[in-house]
Amino acid sequence: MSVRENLNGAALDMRAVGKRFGPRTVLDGLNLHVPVGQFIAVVGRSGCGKSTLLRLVAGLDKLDDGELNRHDAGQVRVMFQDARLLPWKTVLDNVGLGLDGDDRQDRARQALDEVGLADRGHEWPVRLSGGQRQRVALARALVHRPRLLLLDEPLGALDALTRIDMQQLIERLWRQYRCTTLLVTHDVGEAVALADRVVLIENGRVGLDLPVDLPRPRDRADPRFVALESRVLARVLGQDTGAS
Ligand SMILES: Nc1ncnc2c1ncn2[C@@H]1O[C@H](COP(=O)(O)OP(=O)(O)OP(=O)(O)O)[C@@H](O)[C@H]1O
Repeated sequence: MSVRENLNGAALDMRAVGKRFGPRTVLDGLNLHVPVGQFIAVVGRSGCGKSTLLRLVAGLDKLDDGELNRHDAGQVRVMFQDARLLPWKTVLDNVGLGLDGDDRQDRARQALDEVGLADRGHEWPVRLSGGQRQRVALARALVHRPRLLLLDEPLGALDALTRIDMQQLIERLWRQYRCTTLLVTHDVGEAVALADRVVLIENGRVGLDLPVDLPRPRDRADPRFVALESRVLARVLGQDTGAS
């Protein structure tokens, strides 16, 4: 088992990765290769190991078997379902956390502007809505210009309309920065709307790896969108008949 930083052009390369918690095998022989700049959505049944996969990639947990190649930890940023902002720091200081240099305030301000919160930098996080807090968390991740962005169900706690706004924001910023992105989501529609590839985790490995070759921004009413969404959903629910 090893984590290395020799990527040969890929952003992430996982080979025969295994992960156990005590007697429970969560990931078993998982292979995943992600070219630089791709947007991958990771879906699957609750408990299938999506967050475990992300934690391994983030370096927050250790693999038991196999090999994982990725950028060094400083070039990887993670965003979770809860924004995890420091309540005793202003919004701007939360975004600027960990930045060095005289221009750190300017960079934090620019990042806040990019997520549509230029005028809220002086506020305490508690004064923001859940959606706004997630925008701040996104700004805090992007201000470092990561090469790999890991999103663990970042929109899971938001209402449907805020969620769609945030999906549009994530897509816009991804198109702007082209930073390789892994999004864990329960929402198959969200996966098909945002990702270049939808990867389904099943029995500890990649059970389905489906390219989404549709123009952006995606039209959810497009019959090709609906067909892809149904196909993934059927597979998640274990009802795939094998027909494509
Ligand atoms: N630190 C841990 N110790 C023990 N078991 C763990 C630990 N982390 C995860 N697990 C177990 O590993 C399995 C996969 O968990 P994981 O959180 O990766 O699933 P998931 O697909 O992200 O689930 P969900 O969609 O419900 O968030 C679960 O059975 C979980 O209980």
